[in-house]
Amino acid sequence: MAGQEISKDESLSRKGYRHACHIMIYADTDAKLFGKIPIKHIVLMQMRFDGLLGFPGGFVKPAEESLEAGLSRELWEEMGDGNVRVPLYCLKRGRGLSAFLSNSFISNARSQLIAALRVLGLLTQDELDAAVAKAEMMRKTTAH
Ligand SMILES: O=c1[nH]cnc2c1ncn2[C@H]1C[C@H](O)[C@@H](COP(=O)(O)OP(=O)(O)O)O1
Repeated sequence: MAGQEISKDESLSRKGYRHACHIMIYADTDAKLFGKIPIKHIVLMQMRFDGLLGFPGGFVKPAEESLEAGLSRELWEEMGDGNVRVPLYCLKRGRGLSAFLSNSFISNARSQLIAALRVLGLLTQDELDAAVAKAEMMRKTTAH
């Protein structure tokens, strides 16, 4: 069912599905954009072959390998390809995180990113709400 979160065990017990693992790699930083805007955290995503943004990873084979081994194999194949740093700051006219969130993402990668930023405490709920609201406005004004 769309939008429903299930446990790892339940997902593995369901028949007839393929399984994919993706990872969000991030680190804290003291670096500043233009020497003045704190970057705070470096969060990596990827610009995929199909022009959509997503996390590094891919399909795994739980019958043949652990999820970690499958994810590791995918990372060896993919890392370095199309790495994109997620801007967590907000600049004038919505540039930064809002502009980033107004891009197109694969599957539920956009909501995974927003949830991860909240759960890991990299941004506050208020900061996320403001960025998401601005991104929605930007998407509407650029939609055809
Ligand atoms: O970042 C993601 N978050 C959630 N689902 C994703 C993400 N990236 C891809 N996907 C979905 C789309 C596909 O159905 C599968 C596997 O995609 P992909 O990463 O392209 O895997 P392969 O390289 O083809 O193994 O997961």
